[in-house]
Amino acid sequence: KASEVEKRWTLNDFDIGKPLGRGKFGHVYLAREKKSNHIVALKVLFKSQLKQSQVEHQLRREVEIQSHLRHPNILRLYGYFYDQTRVYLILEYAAKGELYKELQKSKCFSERRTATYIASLARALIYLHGKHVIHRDIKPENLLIGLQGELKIADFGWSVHTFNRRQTMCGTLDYLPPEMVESIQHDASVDIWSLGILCYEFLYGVPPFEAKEHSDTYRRIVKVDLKFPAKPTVSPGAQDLISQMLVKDSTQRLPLHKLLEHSWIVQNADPSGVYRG
Ligand SMILES: CC(=O)N[C@H]1CCN(c2c(Cl)cnc3[nH]c(-c4cn(C)nc4C)nc23)C1
Repeated sequence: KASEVEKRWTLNDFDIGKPLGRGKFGHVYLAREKKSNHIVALKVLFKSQLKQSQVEHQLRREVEIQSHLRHPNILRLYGYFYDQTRVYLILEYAAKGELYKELQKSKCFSERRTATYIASLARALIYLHGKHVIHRDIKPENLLIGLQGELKIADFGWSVHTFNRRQTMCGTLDYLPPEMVESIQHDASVDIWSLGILCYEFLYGVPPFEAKEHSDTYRRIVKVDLKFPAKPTVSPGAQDLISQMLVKDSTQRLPLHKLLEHSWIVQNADPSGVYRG
């Protein structure tokens, strides 16, 4: 609602509850807005830390982007406020917590759970890309689980609005050279690559190019050294989908709308987009 964004919030509007976790720049607390009794997650960031890490512009962009997004698989940002020393983000509370903890607990996910999550993330990315936003940081740590078991993409700290550089031409693409028009395509396809990594990690419990040394991981990524360990619970369809997403040439990666039509997704994803176990 428009009122939510324009309203001037202060700390006095909230009862602060237990800490939910800590991000790099501060903590996230369970909180309740006093008038509505609405439960939220209040992310508290220290201005001093933001300044010394020069991420104020990134935070402004995160707030600008996330506050305008409305999608069931994207964590809402209801508003923000600040005081002398801190910035506060009023975020949707995801009642079932962090996905990476679930993945650690169960080591890996079934094909049904994986396909359901991947399909819902693909729909969220289609929505994001449709608004010329790319997330650029899709990984288990940035995924939360809502009350019904639905996934929520959080932490838009690394997202960018791909047209911000190009808006200087006041919206027209006519004057852009091929490499800039192509890079708009390129930008969005980085999220397809990350979704492929995520699908692999959900099924095998580890990301595909993991190695002891960073230099080895780097080498395996640029070579797309993709191997599928023999695992009876992972079908050829899953390997086919992953192989179509982890393609070096970004223009050849499976488009997200095609992912939703892939037989392995159609056969395994729960149509409601929610994995009920
Ligand atoms: C970097 C960062 O913000 N990471 C996490 C911390 C908690 N935070 C949450 C955010 Cl931003 C929103 N909702 C959450 N729900 C939970 C949570 C729920 N349970 C049962 N356990 C937890 C934990 N955490 C959040 C995001």
